[in-house]
Amino acid sequence: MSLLQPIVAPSILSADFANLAEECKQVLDAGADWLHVDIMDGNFVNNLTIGPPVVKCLRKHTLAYFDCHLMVNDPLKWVEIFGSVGASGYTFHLEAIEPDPQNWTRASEKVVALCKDIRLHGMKVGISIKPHTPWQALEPYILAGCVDMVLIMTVEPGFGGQKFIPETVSKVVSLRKLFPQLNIEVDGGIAPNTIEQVAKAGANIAVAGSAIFGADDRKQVISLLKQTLYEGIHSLCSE
Ligand SMILES: O=C(CO)[C@@H](O)[C@H](O)COP(=O)(O)O
Ligand SMILES: [Fe+2]
Repeated sequence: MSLLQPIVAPSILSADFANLAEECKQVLDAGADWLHVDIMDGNFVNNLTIGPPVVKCLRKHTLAYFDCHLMVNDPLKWVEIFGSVGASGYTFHLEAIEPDPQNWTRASEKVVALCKDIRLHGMKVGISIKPHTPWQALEPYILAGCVDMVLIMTVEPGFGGQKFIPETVSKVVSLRKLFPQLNIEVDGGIAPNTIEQVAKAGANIAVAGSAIFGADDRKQVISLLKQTLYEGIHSLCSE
């Protein structure tokens, strides 16, 4: 019996920002489990999005899980403020703290300290990797029990609406083989035509921005993504 839950997290980056609270309510009413909040600082990635004031305002409208994805150069700097405005999960990029691939085989003290700080501020810990970072870079932190979730980017971080990179799927397969109960999230280009491959590979959490907010029937897309994740979890359990 698996403890893994299928989770669909619409990325609000593709929502109508002028109508954000209503957009969030609509996808939650349509069956979304989490809201994925992309925070970009214009340095780690070449784009600027939203920050703590928006999270704080949204928190007044919903008790939903805010899955915050920090695409920032200095993730240590923002832990306290995101904890205080109501973020539920704080996922940072390993490359922002440990940019040197030579160091990816052992646990970095800085990363471990950041993970502890996130928990101290009441949030769940996620570590994300870009498409060119090997999955093995995450292993020391999973083994040390530092993370609640890993996020495998299936596009280069920075923008919504990009094309899914199929070469990233093998990382999900490798992680799932080693860690049957790990929460594995995928993000970027996830849509009805790509969900099956990530679900079969072992992802149980799917972020989707343009595929959900751009759909005529958002409820139908959310149910399809969730059902496919569910089937993936159960097919892996029965192997
Ligand atoms: O983190 C990111 C992009 O950097 C994502 O969360 C995107 O916002 C997902 O959008 P789609 O690819 O699903 O449109
Ligand atoms: Fe994201």
